[in-house]
Amino acid sequence: MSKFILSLDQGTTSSRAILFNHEGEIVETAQKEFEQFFPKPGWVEHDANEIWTSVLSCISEVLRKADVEPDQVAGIGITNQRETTVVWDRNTGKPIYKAIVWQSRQTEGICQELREQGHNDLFNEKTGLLLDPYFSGTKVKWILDNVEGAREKADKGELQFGTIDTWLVYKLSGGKAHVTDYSNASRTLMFNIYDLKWDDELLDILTVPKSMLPEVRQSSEVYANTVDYHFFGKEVPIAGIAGDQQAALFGQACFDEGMVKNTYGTGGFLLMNTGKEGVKSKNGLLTTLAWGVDGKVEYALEGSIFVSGSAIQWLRDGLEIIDNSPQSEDYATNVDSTDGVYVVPAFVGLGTPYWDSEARGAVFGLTRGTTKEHFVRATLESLAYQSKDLVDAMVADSGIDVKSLRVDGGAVKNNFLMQFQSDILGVQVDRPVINETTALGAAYLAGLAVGYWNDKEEIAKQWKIERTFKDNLDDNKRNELYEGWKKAVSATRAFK
Ligand SMILES: Nc1ncnc2c1ncn2[C@@H]1O[C@H](COP(=O)(O)OP(=O)(O)O)[C@@H](O)[C@H]1O
Ligand SMILES: O=P(O)(O)OC[C@H](O)CO
Repeated sequence: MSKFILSLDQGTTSSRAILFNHEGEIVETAQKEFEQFFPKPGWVEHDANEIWTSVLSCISEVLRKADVEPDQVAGIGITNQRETTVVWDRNTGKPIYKAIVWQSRQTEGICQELREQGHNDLFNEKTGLLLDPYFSGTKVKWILDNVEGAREKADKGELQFGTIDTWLVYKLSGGKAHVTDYSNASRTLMFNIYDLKWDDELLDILTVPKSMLPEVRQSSEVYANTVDYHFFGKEVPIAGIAGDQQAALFGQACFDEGMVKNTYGTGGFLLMNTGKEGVKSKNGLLTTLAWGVDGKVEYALEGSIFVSGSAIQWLRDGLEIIDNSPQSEDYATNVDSTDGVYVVPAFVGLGTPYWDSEARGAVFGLTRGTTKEHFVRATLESLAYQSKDLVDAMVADSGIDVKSLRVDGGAVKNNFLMQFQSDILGVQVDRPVINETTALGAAYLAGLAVGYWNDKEEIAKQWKIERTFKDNLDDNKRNELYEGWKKAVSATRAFK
């Protein structure tokens, strides 16, 4: 009887369940979108119960479509949108507020206050992060401060906090397990990435009781079994957890120091494996835990872009100037250039390297001759310019030259974008056969824990290139274009 690994990829805009076989190939997938709530400008929330039901429906759909019995699932890997914060009642298991999404800016006031009190360096030294609303810590504080009765309940030990991985394991295990892994814990602003412990001093500053926090475990081990009714009478081991960007680094087999992957999903994320050492950034990158495997943790340097593929969603759903995402490529290739147009999609501020919460989106260089082709092309190019900002910061911090970029995420299907990325970086872009590297990474982590795969060497052999994009632009043109982008970003930031 063939066995498979089931990977659950809980992303910002949709949940996916993917079955992988022993060759690391996709056997079947199921995907479900869920509602995005924007209660105030800059705020983004999800319904944690809807996330859970979307995951459950993907599980049953993928098993049904693949005609796979639950006892053919050797293990489950979970990967998730990171930082998104859920707080629920320990006794009822019910969330006490919506999930506050990583993109949400509602804790800017709290962050500003903490920065004014001079706490930024302390948080940065211990967590590798910055006092920005992006991370979970101030989101937990916001819920405790703003939801009626929450603070009292938390003080009595009646509330539990979790990122989405924690929430899903809690639900899958019937409320038995309250756990997370190193990669997710390292995104909370509450976890000391060098001591590998929740940090009392930071918790004190954030006024978050330790009793709310999950147990932090490795990224590859059996945490719990599913309760049988979700799997039609079969318990399955939940054996891998990693935040989606770290999972993608694993799925891209970036196991050696200096290896880099870049993801173009809702947001954009460039990660470099820095091995056993956490490299401290001078250029606005984050130091983060890549994973804990075989009793050891490894670190990564990360650049985070808040709006990447979601800028293309905005063209489709907000401006309605394209009917679907692939059409953006047709428009972009209908013109030779943007004719000097730059779009800076700072819809929820700017992340690495600017960390400017207050910036908002802008468009420059419009003329009477500007067409929607120019506009769409400029929006696509902004994904590549933002990635160039990250690569430059990465090279400056690590001293390691990026020779090729392993890419993944929804927008890498766009050949124009991939070619422009290579052109503007002057670096080769490698698109792998399996684009679902996030889900694959979580599958690998789970598979390693249950003996489905033996070791990382076996996994590294499965990574294969589907297409390589080589740069085809002279240095002068490249510099001129990038200078224009930098001017556009400065002007965007000046407009407040
Ligand atoms: N052909 C395309 N060209 C440009 N962007 C695309 C294309 N196809 C999908 N996208 C973008 O990719 C994003 C989805 O990527 P995905 O990795 O599935 O996201 P997430 O995991 O963040 O939910 C969407 O924002 C969408 O606009
Ligand atoms: O849902 P994604 O793929 O855009 O990823 C979100 C990130 O994990 C946020 O840090």
